[in-house]
Amino acid sequence: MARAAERLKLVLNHLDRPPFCFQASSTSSQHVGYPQPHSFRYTFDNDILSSEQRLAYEENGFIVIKGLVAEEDINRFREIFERICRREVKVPGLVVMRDVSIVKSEFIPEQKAVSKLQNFQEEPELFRYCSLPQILKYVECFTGSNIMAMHTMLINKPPDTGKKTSRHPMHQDLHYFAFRPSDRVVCAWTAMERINRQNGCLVVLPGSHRGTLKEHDYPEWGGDVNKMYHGIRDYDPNSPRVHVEMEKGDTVFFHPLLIHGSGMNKTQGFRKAISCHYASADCYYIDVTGTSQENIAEEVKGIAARRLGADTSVTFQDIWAIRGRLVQGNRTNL
Ligand SMILES: CCCC(=O)SCCNC(=O)CCNC(=O)[C@H](O)C(C)(C)COP(=O)(O)OP(=O)(O)OC[C@H]1O[C@@H](n2cnc3c(N)ncnc32)[C@H](O)[C@@H]1OP(=O)(O)O
Ligand SMILES: Nc1ncnc2c1ncn2[C@@H]1O[C@H](COP(=O)(O)OP(=O)(O)OP(=O)(O)O)[C@@H](O)[C@H]1O
Ligand SMILES: O=C(O)CCC(=O)C(=O)O
Ligand SMILES: [Fe+2]
Ligand SMILES: [Mg+2]
Repeated sequence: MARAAERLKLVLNHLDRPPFCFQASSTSSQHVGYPQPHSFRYTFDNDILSSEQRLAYEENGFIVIKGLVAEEDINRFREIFERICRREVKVPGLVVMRDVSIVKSEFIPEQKAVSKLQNFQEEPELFRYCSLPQILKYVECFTGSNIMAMHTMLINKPPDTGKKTSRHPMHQDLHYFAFRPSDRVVCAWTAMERINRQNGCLVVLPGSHRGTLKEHDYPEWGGDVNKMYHGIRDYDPNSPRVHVEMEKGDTVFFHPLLIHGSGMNKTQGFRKAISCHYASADCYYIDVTGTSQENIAEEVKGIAARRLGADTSVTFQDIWAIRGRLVQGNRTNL
């Protein structure tokens, strides 16, 4: 392992900092000119990622593929989202979340009240996103060929009401997950419109995926914070960060230890993105008792108990096993 890391370092030293963004059309034919290391930690070679792209992910923990999802598909996701907001469609298991700043107000029309849909695995049109072949081709580079869709979201970041509650604190998604190993987990997050600093793009700390899972809790922002929006405890606001601005259809793939968040939405529009967290079906569940994840596990179990009735025998692992759906290969373990 140490020798593999040495070799990778040698290779990286030959390169300038790998770029973050790539065209959807770029293929492994662009290998030319880069030394081939003997082993990579975070990626597999399935002839989709070029060496340059693999090195970029190994070093930064994320990679943006431009133009990966067609406009027509995004428009279809948007239509079904609006129908769900109008309550024309009922979806089993779906969580419809409202921004904390408006949760107590009564007269807000539905589509302007929804800040996030979570767990849309039972809605065929939205779940189509998770099975798009061009997304799975990339996902396979990180997970291998048996692929589970574990967690689905459509984020509709509302215009900030002035209380800065539209921000998402800096966090690592692994904090929420009861499965490992983390290197076989990846998030695909697709911009459903142009997303920039004004409407609250993703903000990432490149290379932070090479660290460990940090302690998370509610940020002390001196106001309301959305339910379960935990942030890392020792966040240093001076860490070098990158604002990931994206066009409609661009897709970022990122590691679950990558520290990321998103800024305030200073526009009047609802900033939309759709995402899925994938894991290798060969991953295994872990018991988070006694770890830094115990706080989120307790919150999640509390909400599940309220929904399902007080069946306290449901574990954090069970909740993940119920949500997960096979999208490629065999359901070997998860
Ligand atoms: C990689 C993964 C990363 C992440 O997943 S990060 C973010 C994860 N966030 C979540 O998973 C949030 C999931 N949201 C939910 O489960 C629900 O929206 C939530 C918060 C339970 C509300 O469910 P509803 O069905 O709307 O229930 P309700 O209207 O009866 O409200 C129940 C109590 O919750 C409160 N609430 C609702 N939305 C909130 C919000 N955004 N922030 C803070 N508190 C909120 C609401 O005021 C109510 O409180 P109370 O019981 O009246 O004291
Ligand atoms: N003190 C803090 N603790 C944790 N996370 C923070 C803190 N301050 C900002 N963040 C997070 O940093 C990221 C960027 O937020 P911020 O509101 O600064 O947006 P921005 O995109 O830099 O916009 P602006 O141009 O207004 O600075 C978000 O994820 C935000 O939640
Ligand atoms: O603002 C966003 O879209 C990012 C949300 C996010 O990182 C999360 O829900 O885990
Ligand atoms: Fe996240
Ligand atoms: Mg800022």
